[in-house]
Parts: sequence; C-alpha cells; structure tokens
Amino acid sequence: MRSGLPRGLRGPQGVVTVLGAFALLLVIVLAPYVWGDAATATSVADRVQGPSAAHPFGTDDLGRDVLARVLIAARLSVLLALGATAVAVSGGIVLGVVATVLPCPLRRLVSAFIDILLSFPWLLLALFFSVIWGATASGAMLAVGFAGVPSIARLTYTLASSVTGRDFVRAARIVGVGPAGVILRHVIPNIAPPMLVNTAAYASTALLSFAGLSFLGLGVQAPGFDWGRLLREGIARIYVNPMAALGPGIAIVLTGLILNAIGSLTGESASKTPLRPRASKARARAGAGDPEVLVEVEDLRVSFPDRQGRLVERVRGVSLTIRPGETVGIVGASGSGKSVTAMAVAGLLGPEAAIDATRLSFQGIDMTAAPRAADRRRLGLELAVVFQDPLTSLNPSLTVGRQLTEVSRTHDGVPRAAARHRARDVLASVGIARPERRARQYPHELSGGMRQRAMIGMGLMGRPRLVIADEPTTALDVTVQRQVLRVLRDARRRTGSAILFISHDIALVSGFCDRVLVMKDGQIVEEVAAARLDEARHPYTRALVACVPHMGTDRTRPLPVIDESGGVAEEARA
Ligand SMILES: Nc1ncnc2c1ncn2[C@@H]1O[C@H](COP(=O)(O)OP(=O)(O)OP(=O)(O)O)[C@@H](O)[C@H]1O
Repeated sequence: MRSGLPRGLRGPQGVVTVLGAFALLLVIVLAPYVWGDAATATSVADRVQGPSAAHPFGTDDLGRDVLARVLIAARLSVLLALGATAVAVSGGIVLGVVATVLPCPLRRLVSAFIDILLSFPWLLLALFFSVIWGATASGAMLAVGFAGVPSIARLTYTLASSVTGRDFVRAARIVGVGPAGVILRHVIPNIAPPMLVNTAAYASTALLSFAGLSFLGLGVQAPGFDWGRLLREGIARIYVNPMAALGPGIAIVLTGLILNAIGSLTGESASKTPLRPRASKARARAGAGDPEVLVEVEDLRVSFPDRQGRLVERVRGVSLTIRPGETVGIVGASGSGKSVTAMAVAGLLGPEAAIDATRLSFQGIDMTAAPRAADRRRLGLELAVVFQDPLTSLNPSLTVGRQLTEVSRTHDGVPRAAARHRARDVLASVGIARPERRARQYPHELSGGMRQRAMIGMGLMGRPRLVIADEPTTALDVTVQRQVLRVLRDARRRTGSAILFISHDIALVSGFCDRVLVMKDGQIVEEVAAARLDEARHPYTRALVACVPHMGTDRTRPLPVIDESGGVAEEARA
C-alpha cells in the first residue's frame, strides 16, 4: 500500500517532525502579536520572580515575562540561523562543485585551500569574521555563515567527486555535455539528498553557534534579543530563577532537534536509490579513413600508474579492426585487458590512463585526442556503450525517459515532445512493455534485464554504427541473458550497426559473434572465426574451448583448469 505522502513523512517520526515544524512556524509567525506586550511591558512590582502560574518561566529584572520573551526570540534566532545556513551552504556548494570541474592542478589547489580553512576551528573563524563585520546581528550571521563554508565545501567536493568519477558522467562528457550541464543534470541531483540532510544539520549548528556568539555579547545587541542573549541574561540570575536560563536553552535544543529531524526526513524522501558505480553509454565522431573500416586499432598500449606512481602497461600492443555491421567478440580471463581495450576505442578511459597507439580511430576520428565539437555530435549519435552492471549503468536521479531523450535533444536538436515520443518507441522496440510508464520511472524501479534493454535503447536513440557491449549479460540470469542478446541482435539487424561484444564466456561469444579475439595478459593471442573455434591453434584458446562443458562431457571427471602458461591442466576440482 502506498500513501500519497512522501516516504520520509510516513510513520510516527514523520508525524512528530511535521507537528514540531508546524508548532515552530506558528510561534515564529504569531508570537510577536500574541505575547508582544508581556515581553516588553516592564513592572517594578514583578521584578526577578520565580516561576508562577502567571509567569511560568518567571520574570527578568525589569519584570518582563521570560516565557513570552523566549517565544518572541524564536523568530530572530531561527531567521538568523537560517540566514547563516544559507550563506554557508551556498558558498560551500559553489566552492565544492566548481572545484570538481576544474582542471587537475587548479582542483588540487582549491582542495588544499579548503583543507587549510578546515584546519581552523570554526569558532576562531567566526570570531575573526565578527571582528571584521562588528558585533551586530548581521555581522554575527555572516560570521557563522562564512565559518561554515569550508566544511560544506569539503563535503560537496567529496560527494561531487564521487559522482564525476562515474561512468555516466564520463559518458555525458563524451556526448558533449559541458561542465554546466554535468553539474546541473548529473552532479546536483545525485548529491542533493545528503546535502539536504547536512544543510539541516548545519542549520541546527548555526542556531547553536549564533546563540554562543550572542551569549558572548558578539551577536544580537540590546534592546533586541535572541535566545543567546536571553541565556546570557538568565545565567546572571540562575540561582534566583533557573528557568530564566533553562527556558532559552530548552528552546535552542528543541529547535535544533526539529531542524535535524526535518533534514533526515527530507533526505530520506529525496533519495531515490543509492548511487553506485558504473553507468551509461558513449558515442564517437567522424573523419576520413577507410569507409570499409569502422574501427581501426593499431599497436594500442594503455598504461596506468601503480601505487608508487610507476606506469604499468595493461594493454600491450593490441591491433584490431571492425567493419560496418560486423559482430566481433573479445574473450579472455579477468584482467586480460578486454574492457580497457574497448573503453579506449570508445574514448572513455579516464585521465589516469596513458594511451599510446599508432592508430586508434572510430570512423576515422582519432580517439586518442579530445574530440572536437563537431566530432562529439557524431560520437553522441553513432557510438553506444552498454556496461556490465545494469543497475548502475544509468543515472539514478533521472527518469529513464529523460536519459533516453538526452541524446536526441543534445545532438539532433529534437524538440522535447518528439524526443519523448521517440524514447517510447525505442523502449517498445527493445521489448519493454508499457513504455510510457517505464519512461517516467527511475532506473531502480526497473528490473535488471529491463535496465539493460533500456541501455541498449539509449544507444538506439541515435544512429549507432557501433555498439560496445562490455559483459552486458554477466549480471543477469540465463533467461534474461537470452532476452538481452535477442534485443542486441534485433538492434543490429534494424540499424546495421557493428557490435563489439566482451565476455568471459567463450561459448556465449562464439554463438553471438562473427569473429572472436582472444586476449591474454593485455595482448590478443589469437583471432579466429566464431564458426571455426574448434580449429584454434593457440593453446590458450584451445584451453578456453576445452573448458566449455558440452553434451558429451564426462561428468565423473574433474573440470579442466587453465594453468599459468595458458594450457589445460587436468587438476582435480570438487
Ligand atoms: N583505472 C585503472 N587504474 C589502474 N589500473 C586499471 C584501471 N583500469 C583497469 N586497470 C587494470 O588494467 C587491467 C585490465 O583491466 P580490464 O578491466 O581491461 O580487464 P578485463 O579483461 O576487462 O577484466 P574483467 O573481465 O574482470 O573486467 C587490470 O589489471 C586492471 O586492474
């Protein structure tokens, strides 16, 4: 059963939070009208009295009702805390997000600057800013706000960096989405839930900080009063009337709790699904070159730095070609360099990869260099990548339909309504029932097989000449695997696109592909037609083929094992 309320607002905690927030709001709005006179009317006869029915929190040294003053101070205290929070959060988000999209050396510089600011205790910063802006309410608000910028900036930077490292952001960049688009469409929606929680947490910290500054005489000045100032006045009479000090203290604690509870509920409601790695798809650009050859790779070498910073070559002199409409498979053990090779072809390797190749091109476009704007458009439309993990192949904070329409809208300039229409047709063409409804859903609302089909659909939104499928069926059960392979086959038939299919499973690859490239230790050790795998010459290929059980396999014998040298060892395995 689903109620119409957001998820976070259901249950007792949600109800209590809503009631608390509502009561606080009422006090903030109405208190000055209802208790204004009691809070300001002086009465010498009622001076410094303890709690009574007429004055539940007693009176101050001018005979004013302390409870009324506490209630009226709610408005100033909360507004100043929210003002300080707005300064801290907006400053922190701008600094943190901008730092993530800066080029590497500048990013390090800004990150180090944030760290230096963080090393100062916030109170010291707040006092420093108070001195600059003076001991006034607005000065203290700016002081508390600016003192919070470094911690919010650090948090934003960490969260945003974890998003910008995801495949869907890398793919979006390749597709031509600029820094502003990446921030607005990918980073902000994904960091919003934790940021909301932290904003509310910071609001309660700001409330406390502000009360602290006013208590020290650096915040609100007489005749104005906030909770901090009331606390300062109450402390002086704590032995005569403890409630004069406890009253504002209770108000600060309760309001802090309400702000924290609002934050956790908002965060819970806003979070759609946990963000996980791996995502999306990519595309490629245009140029001269042999029209008969779609992908040309010659002597590709890819290295990554190890922990000591030394470059280690992971792909060692790979050469391959893919012709239009061909289905080429790459098989090999884990770590043999299949994905790195494929990502190099797609131009999706990160900046940490050192790429060296005599030739690395897709439709004549040099994929070792950053694509030009004109090439990006072709990449966006003509190259699609389907990754292994379907849950994380899509941006969790955008609906499936929105992600599908991005290609048409970014590169074809198709109007929104037409793009939506096309997205529905494409979803239907990859076998997704009720495509209208599915397009409105978020990735986590789809099954694994559906997500993978939606990914293939994303590729079909353009005019794919090549689909790179990096272990697209590994995370799926056998039945769903078959459906996904069928969708890929149909897509190839309809669009004439070539497919580069990566898998551990030589039986799957030989059944699906025209040609098979066998990789071992970063090299292609053999290239063989799928139909003639039995005639493979390399011992490693023969070992892979021998490991595939078939109808005639003797089940009483141990499974063959591929040894270090790549041959078959008849070791026993349970
Ligand atoms: N970003 C990276 N930084 C450092 N090393 C990397 C990086 N990406 C890949 N590698 C290394 O490159 C080698 C080849 O990785 P790759 O992902 O291509 O293997 P694979 O054959 O696709 O394996 P699997 O089937 O397990 O995905 C591995 O040793 C891997 O650790």
